[in-house]
Amino acid sequence: MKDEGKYTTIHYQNYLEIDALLSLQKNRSAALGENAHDETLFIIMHQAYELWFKQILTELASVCKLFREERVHEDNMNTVLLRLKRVSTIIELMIEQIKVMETMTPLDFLDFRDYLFPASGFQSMQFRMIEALLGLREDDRMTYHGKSYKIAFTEQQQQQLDEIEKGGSLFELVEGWLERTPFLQFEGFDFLSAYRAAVDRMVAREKEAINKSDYLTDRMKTMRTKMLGDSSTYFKHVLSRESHDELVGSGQGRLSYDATVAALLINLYRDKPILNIPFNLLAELTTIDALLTTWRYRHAQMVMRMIGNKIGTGGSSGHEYLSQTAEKHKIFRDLHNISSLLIPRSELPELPEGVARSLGFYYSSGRA
Ligand code: HEM
Ligand SMILES: N[C@@H](CC(=O)c1ccccc1NC=O)C(=O)O
Repeated sequence: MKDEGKYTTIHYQNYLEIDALLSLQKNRSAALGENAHDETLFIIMHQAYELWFKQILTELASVCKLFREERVHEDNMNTVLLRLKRVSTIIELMIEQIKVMETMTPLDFLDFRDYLFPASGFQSMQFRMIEALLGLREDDRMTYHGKSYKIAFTEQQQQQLDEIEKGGSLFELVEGWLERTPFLQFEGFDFLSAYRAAVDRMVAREKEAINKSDYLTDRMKTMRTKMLGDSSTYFKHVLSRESHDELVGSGQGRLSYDATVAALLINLYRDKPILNIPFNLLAELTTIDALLTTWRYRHAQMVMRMIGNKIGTGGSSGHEYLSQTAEKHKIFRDLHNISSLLIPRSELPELPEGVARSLGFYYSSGRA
């Protein structure tokens, strides 16, 4: 029978291939000159990161696959959420792990740095795959001496990255899912008109608060009122498809109009039971983005501590390049921007009863 061997005994050492694993730390300093004590730490740190990258990629690939299976779509959402939570927990650990790297002093790093040239983190394929799978596109990246970041990789690896960038990243899958959300069509309820009125009420109240202030001078009041904006300034993009599309066309946004309105609705009405999971999903994506940004900053900060303003072994400007990637390589910026479109609960347009009922739990709808 095929199952017979299923429960044969196995030893820890064999199951986890410990011998193979522990044979992989080979100090170049020892091979080419004098062994540098801290190089072992340097190698283990990177190998541990690559293992976590592998786990993150496993989770992201499975999440993308679940998003593509339209038939059982909604049933998959909880699994998607749990796996994305796992990704953010791993990134939290990756951030913490930088501390261990920082137990190496800059002088100790110099004992073996020369042996590393011209290798660098630029050449981590798994890191690039994580970025691409989340949705970072070539055009959104910092340029590397005017050349593509892909030049660090073999032709086959470049094709792999091209494939991901062509479509099917998590960003695009989430965008498609948002566009298909059924509650975009509220029967007989014009959400956007009600929202516009609510925005104007909110802004009017904020203006009143500014003008009534005992602490602000008249000049400050005028300035703040001007800066405040209203439904004819930055809110106007979500109120008009044309205006939103112009913004996207000029590269100031990426998420489609329908997806943006859906994300706004999910955030505003997140307490309706049916929207709980969609809300948590969007929140998790912004968490992953923020954590990855924090990792980039922490890495850049560590680089400043280790090599100051020296150029990197990979040929970049080093710290300067890395700190710029932290701001530029954000992926779910549009989801963070939803916060600037929110209005207080007290201003929230009331949903017609039929809509409110269909967003509640089935068993509380009176139909059970
Ligand atoms: C002493 C410790 C480290 C130093 C001084 C350092 C330095 C640098 C520098 C200068 C760069 C820019 C590329 C270049 O010109 O060389 C870079 C990129 C990178 N490093 Fe490190 N690094 C360190 C540790 C790590 C660790 C532990 C990881 C974990 C995998 C890592 C991952 C990366 C990645 C993924 C990039 C590419 C970032 C991007 O292009 O967005 N580095 N590193
Ligand atoms: N780029 C670093 C060297 C370095 O950190 C590194 C070298 C080889 C393999 C991985 C590395 N880690 C991250 O960039 C430097 O310029 O010192």
